Amino acid sequence: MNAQQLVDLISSRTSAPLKRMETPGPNAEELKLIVEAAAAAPDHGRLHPFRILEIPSDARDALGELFAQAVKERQEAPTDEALARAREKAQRGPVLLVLVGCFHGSEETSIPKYEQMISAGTALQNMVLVAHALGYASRITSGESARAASFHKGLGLSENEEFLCFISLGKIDDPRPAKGRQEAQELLSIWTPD
Ligand SMILES: Cc1cc2nc3c(=O)[nH]c(=O)nc-3n(C[C@H](O)[C@H](O)[C@H](O)COP(=O)(O)O)c2cc1C
Repeated sequence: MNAQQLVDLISSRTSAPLKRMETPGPNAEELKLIVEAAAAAPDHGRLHPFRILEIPSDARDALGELFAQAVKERQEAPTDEALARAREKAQRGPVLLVLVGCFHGSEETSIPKYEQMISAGTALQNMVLVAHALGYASRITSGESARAASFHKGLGLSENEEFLCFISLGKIDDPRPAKGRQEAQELLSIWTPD
């Protein structure tokens, strides 16, 4: 693959609407490749500032309860429809991953948290790109519920860990072209010292 082909592959990745995402998701071997790509993310100080959790199909209902619980904590009397919509979020995507930030504080390292977050972000991009190269669509999601303390606890995250996002992976029939991206010529400017 030459550089132009790589850029074409990167540029052709778009996020898939979850409702149109179908089975199958990546198999175990493909998932291993995707995770291998995450491990290749730039990591200042080798702090390993992220990890990946897979939510298997038999744990989706339990995840749905975490979503419902988070809604109950935010709303005084949520409707049955609202709770059903919350639970449904756990079912999206044949393969569902959680990117977890494992951040080291200033008492442990001089490397700031924002660098560790960037590292996790690059791992995320590596993962969705490899999924795309394998022919899978992806969607990255987060949401208010996933930031709830009960969600954090339910996922079994420790004190220094943070939920960063879900990554849903599956197949999609006709991926839509990307919209609203910046033009390369607008991104790059030349610094001129005073
Ligand atoms: C960490 C993170 C969390 C996101 N959470 C959501 C979300 O909860 N809902 C949503 O619609 N898009 C979310 N997005 C944005 C989409 O996944 C997607 O990247 C965006 O719509 C741009 O589309 P594109 O990837 O096709 O360029 C999130 C993106 C990132 C990086």
